[in-house]
Amino acid sequence: MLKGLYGVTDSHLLPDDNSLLHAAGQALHGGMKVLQYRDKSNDQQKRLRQAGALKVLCHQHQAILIINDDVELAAAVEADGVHVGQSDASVAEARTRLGDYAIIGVSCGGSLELAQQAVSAGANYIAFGKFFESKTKPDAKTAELSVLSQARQRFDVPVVAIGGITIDNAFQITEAGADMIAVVNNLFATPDIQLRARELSALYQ
Ligand SMILES: Cc1ncc(COP(=O)(O)OP(=O)(O)O)c(N)n1
Ligand SMILES: Cc1nc(C(=O)O)sc1CCOP(=O)(O)O
Repeated sequence: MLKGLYGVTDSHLLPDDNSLLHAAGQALHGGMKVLQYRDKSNDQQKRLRQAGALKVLCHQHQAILIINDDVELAAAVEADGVHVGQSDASVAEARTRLGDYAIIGVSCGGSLELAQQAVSAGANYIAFGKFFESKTKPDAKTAELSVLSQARQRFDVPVVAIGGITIDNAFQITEAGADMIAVVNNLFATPDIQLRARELSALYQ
């Protein structure tokens, strides 16, 4: 089962190509296993260029690139997969477009029922959150830590945790059974991204 650090980029934090690629490179050197390209802008040219460059970089490090929300962008850059929320494309739609080998992750909030639906539809991982106050997405609903251990026992796909995870609270998440910790701010807004990636990855060694 895939385990470790799952970095999520944020277009406000890493607005240009240089900052994005530098930050991603540092996190990959620090041991990040999965990178999600999360860009909320409408600049399609920029999104295509950045996602394509990230794919090359991730594959140089034997890491996985996931595209947030946008199945067509994932197809265009031949990313490893896509992450969809409850109001995005369905797992079935993403699977039809991206094929059998694509990695499809689904946001389940704090709900085991949504997780069951996602797994039954063929999701390759399920994500729960938020667990702590999040600077990136302050309005996300809070999930109970216990959902992680319950999901770990019930499902055979990796359980990903997201939302306010930092180097100081991440052990609560790993102890609860999450296979991957998904982090934006505490990874990409730190002065030494490579060191932070190494510290967060060490929780799985
Ligand atoms: C790993 C992971 N988990 C949850 C989310 C949230 O996805 P979504 O519900 O689609 O919300 P936005 O990211 O689009 O704001 C995620 N991106 N990654
Ligand atoms: C993108 C996202 N989704 C969440 C959810 O709960 O579904 S929380 C979140 C933001 C995570 O960023 P940070 O690590 O800075 O808190």
